[in-house]
Amino acid sequence: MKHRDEFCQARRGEIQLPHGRVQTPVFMPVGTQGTVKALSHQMVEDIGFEIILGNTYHLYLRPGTEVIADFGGLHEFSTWNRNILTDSGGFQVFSLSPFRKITDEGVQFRSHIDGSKHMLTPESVVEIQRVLGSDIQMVLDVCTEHGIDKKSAHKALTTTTRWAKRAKDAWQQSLGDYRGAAFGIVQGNFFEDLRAQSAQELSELDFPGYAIGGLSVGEPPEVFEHFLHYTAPLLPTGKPKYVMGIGTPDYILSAVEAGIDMFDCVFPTRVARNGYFFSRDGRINIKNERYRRDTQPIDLDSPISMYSRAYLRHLFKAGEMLGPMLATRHNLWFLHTFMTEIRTAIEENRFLEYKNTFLERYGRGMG
Ligand SMILES: CCCSCc1cc(N)cc2c(=O)[nH]c(N)nc12
Repeated sequence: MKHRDEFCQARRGEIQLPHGRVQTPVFMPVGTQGTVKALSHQMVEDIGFEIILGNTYHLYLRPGTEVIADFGGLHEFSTWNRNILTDSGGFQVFSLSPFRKITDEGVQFRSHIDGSKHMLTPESVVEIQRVLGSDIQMVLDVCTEHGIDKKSAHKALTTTTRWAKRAKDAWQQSLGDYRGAAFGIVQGNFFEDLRAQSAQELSELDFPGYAIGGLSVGEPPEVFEHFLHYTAPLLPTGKPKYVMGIGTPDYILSAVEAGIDMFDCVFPTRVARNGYFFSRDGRINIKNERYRRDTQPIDLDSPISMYSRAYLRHLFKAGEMLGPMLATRHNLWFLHTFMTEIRTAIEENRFLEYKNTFLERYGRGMG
């Protein structure tokens, strides 16, 4: 179902995956090491999430693919029985590994844990994600930073396309008992012609779904907005569209308007561990003195509404583990509720009204 306004591409959808259906647009919490930090999987399921993220790089290094294989995959190992999307590992190599080298074959790197040498290739990453049992696996790509030169961006794009072809073949050969989807990742940095080239080359490979990579890598908000809205319509319309690494209400609303179906980000859970609570009036830094004797909850509808802001502030000031646990539960509830409201607004053809009303209050807030 698509929103009527001529420029608005917001759409409702449903993705059928091996571990059940996923309603879209959807925000996907990140569970890097087989857990959404500070919450049990049961708590994440109780909030209502149908899919979470895992991370090939981290799980490959620790506990190791063979350990997870012993259990039959990440679902059985972690007891999460809904869908899992796993990132391919390339992005994490560039953001975590103290040494890495890109070759035609793949990416060589040293573990950030013990310095041991490793190599990820398009084929090995497909195999690792098959063993994990990923319901959606991301192919190995080369994500580049904001500000690099066009020649470097083009080299990364062409490597990404070559690797995507190899990954598609390996993924098709992996199918059997394993029924997970593989998504291509569009790169091209912040050059329109390179974005168009990457989208065209990957579209020809006919993946089940597509991600826009290389955004939310430190670029200014207006640059993010431009390249999100430039790239989104270049992706195949009839397949899921995923923007990697966004998880704030303003960015999500903009991406939904551009026709994006899926989002992920560590931001909501990471800031929760530092005492930042999402609210309809903006983000609340609970450590602020103004909440020291505040008897009100963060939000009357929140699953943590039985706790006052004063008590939550105390937990963070005292370094109590319960603080991050409650803040994470609240922020994920907030985002899940937010996405449910977005889906309903699209169904009722009032998404733009919802977006403007939400941002007017959220941006005006104290948070
Ligand atoms: C578990 C984390 C998933 S999203 C990580 C991520 C985040 C951002 N911002 C960009 C990219 C990208 O371009 N490629 C890949 N594989 N991943 C990216």
